[in-house]
Amino acid sequence: MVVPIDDVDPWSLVRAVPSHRTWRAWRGPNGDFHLAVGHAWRMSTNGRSPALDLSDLGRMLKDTPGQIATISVAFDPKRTHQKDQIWKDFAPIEISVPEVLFQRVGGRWSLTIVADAERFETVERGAKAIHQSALTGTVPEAQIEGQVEFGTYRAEVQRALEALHNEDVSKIVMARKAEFRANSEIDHARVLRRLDERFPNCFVFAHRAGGSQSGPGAVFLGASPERLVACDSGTLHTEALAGSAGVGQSETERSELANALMKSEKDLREHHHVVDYIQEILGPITSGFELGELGVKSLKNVQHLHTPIRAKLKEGATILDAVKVLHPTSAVGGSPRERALELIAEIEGFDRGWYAGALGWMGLGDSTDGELTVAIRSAMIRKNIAELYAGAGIVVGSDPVAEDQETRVKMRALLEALE
Ligand SMILES: C=C(O[C@H]1C=CC=C(C(=O)O)[C@@H]1O)C(=O)O
Repeated sequence: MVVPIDDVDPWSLVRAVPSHRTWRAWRGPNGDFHLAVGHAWRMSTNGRSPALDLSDLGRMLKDTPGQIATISVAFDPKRTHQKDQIWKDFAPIEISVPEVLFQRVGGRWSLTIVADAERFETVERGAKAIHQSALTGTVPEAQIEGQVEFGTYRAEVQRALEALHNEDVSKIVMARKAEFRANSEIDHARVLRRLDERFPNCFVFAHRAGGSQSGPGAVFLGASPERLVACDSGTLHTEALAGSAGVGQSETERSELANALMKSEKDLREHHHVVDYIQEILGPITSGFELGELGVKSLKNVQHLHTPIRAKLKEGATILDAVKVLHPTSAVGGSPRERALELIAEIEGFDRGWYAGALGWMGLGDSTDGELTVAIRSAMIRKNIAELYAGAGIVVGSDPVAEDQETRVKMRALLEALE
């Protein structure tokens, strides 16, 4: 059942979901928003069961009732969830058709409910209560204070550089984790509202898992500039995003840094690795590969080299086929992919979990559309603690001090939204 509903503030809606329920929220750069609550249908791996085949699932899901399915794939589903308890409620792969779906598409709000006859009334009542409470509720503005602990990074970059010299790898993306400890509980809706305002051209995403009657579960959230893939009436859109620079103190400095980035040999080399890799990997499922113009994607705190890419999805292929081949891209893993993933697991002292994973949605029924982001610039929030993640592409010539700085700058976006 799909019904139009009154316009509502998306983050008040997120805040109004009862604390024992799981939800997934998404705001795309085009302004479309969805909040998916609960599961009418769910498929997930727990890390021990054999990997789900995304291609098979894509085809199976076509006949499932509902508007969309939400998709969540950890950075490295085969290896994740071994070191950190923090990811225990976030399955390495999860695909879900929500029981309740609030959507704002092209500025119009609607509510979709997928439930069998027995549950329908209860679910509908719950959905209307969320909407009603959001219409009258507010998201708090109060600032919070806290301390951040960045942890080590330069030694890990050094180890990656040694591997680049000694082995047959040309790029490894090294990530770090920082801990922000606030003096009071962190309000996820407030953080999301701030990310939404500060990063209009990014994907803002959040997922709450593992809630129970005794308290809410952790929330994984972020604002990512990177689109993994979008499908729009059979056309596949993706992009290469790698190679970074700061923004300086003024508009002039911002454009000087962007110009220098367009000429930086190290950054161009890193960027071209990503472009080549995407072209090679998309071959079997697409035709008519087209590279857009290389440019700079300029965000509030950082700028990146950016190349848009377009291709035609071959007959019968779905967005999940594209996720299967593209993820994890060399902008977050490295190249060659498998060896880079092994080295990341060896060198980084933590589980990436869903950081740098693939998060998004796909249309059901006749729709072949969908979109996923690469979940970078993200954090896991539980009570008053936020674990923040950021990484940088390491290639021959990378400087550990500069990479340390770059990852701190990337984390600033979230820190500013948290405080
Ligand atoms: C891995 C991250 O960024 C990637 C995306 C864009 C630019 C990157 C870079 O310049 O290193 C990274 O490859 C991150 O932000 O955690």
